[in-house]
Amino acid sequence: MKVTFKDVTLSYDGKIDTLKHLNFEIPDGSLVSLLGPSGGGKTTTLNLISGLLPATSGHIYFGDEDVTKKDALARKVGMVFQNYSLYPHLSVRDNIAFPLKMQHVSRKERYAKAEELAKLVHVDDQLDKKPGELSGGQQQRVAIARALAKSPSLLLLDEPLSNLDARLRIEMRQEIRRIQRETGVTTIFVTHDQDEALHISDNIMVLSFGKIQQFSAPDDLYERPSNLFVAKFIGEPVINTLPAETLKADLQGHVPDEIFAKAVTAGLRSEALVPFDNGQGILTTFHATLAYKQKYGREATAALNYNGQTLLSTEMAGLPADQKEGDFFITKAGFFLFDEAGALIFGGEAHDQ
Ligand SMILES: Nc1ncnc2c1ncn2[C@@H]1O[C@H](COP(=O)(O)OP(=O)(O)OP(=O)(O)O)[C@@H](O)[C@H]1O
Repeated sequence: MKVTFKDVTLSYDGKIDTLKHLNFEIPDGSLVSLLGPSGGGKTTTLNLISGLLPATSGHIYFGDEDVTKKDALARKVGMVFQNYSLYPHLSVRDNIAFPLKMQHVSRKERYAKAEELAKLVHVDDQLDKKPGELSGGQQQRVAIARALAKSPSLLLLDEPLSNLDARLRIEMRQEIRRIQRETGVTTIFVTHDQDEALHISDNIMVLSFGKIQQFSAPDDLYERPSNLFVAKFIGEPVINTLPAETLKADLQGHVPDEIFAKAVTAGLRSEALVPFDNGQGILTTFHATLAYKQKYGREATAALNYNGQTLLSTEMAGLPADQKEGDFFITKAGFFLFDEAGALIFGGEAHDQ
């Protein structure tokens, strides 16, 4: 089911807008993550989609139907929460079948559906157990199966993996992707973990300060951040930022003057600072001294002092150990300029190899 928001605003208290004029379209059959810092508006957006919260203004559509005034039950969404919310006294079979029991579906039919869903989420050998006898990952599988029991229009997952340990999180995020592909149900997933969002999603909506900072494919967020917030939020290590003015001499002739005149902040990914022309498309060269270099296995991080700024590079492994300064290169990919408002004004285009 396609989901469309048209100019949706939400205010909890009638004074401050927590979500401000959201406009977006989630394509039918896709998996979209809502990603952003705490308090950015992820859960609020999810609750507007489910109908648990009414929009203050604007319109919400499921397909072509305006569901703005419809409650959660009428929207027929399946929800999965961080704490699973399974019924402890019911078996796995009865937990999965529970929503169908509420709809007075016959026992035979609902158990058949429960078994089919248990197979889909790989808990078909646990059907007679109680939730307390299952691991966290298995409980989350049961919660997903239960949410799918009513053949929902959408599957909404609110931080479903945050109670799991690191290994299980990776396993379960792959599982969610698999289950989503197999069922084709449009799925919306809230997380504050960028790694999770980047691995699982067709598209990612970055929400901060109640606004959509960017809504695009995972690679685009990293390679073409639409503003300084997204450039700093996505990527590890955090992108180097420095006043654009610091780079003026080295950018002259490489960035159009009229663009540079508006540039306030430069962003340089750590892999965009390289010791040699690596054939990846060089933007310019710069002279810097080496503050330190640390090696971890095959990787190395170096800090370069450049015009009073410190720049982190992850590409200096091949540099001779005794080299203390030199002329280095900035690649076109991973170099950005932002204006006073933080909007991207240079970089991020598809670069020639
Ligand atoms: N029931 C509520 N009443 C009033 N304000 C609320 C309510 N729920 C959330 N807020 C506020 O709305 C803003 C957005 O909250 P929301 O929970 O949507 O953010 P989030 O991105 O999901 O954060 P987190 O990652 O911490 O869950 C926050 O400033 C929060 O304090």
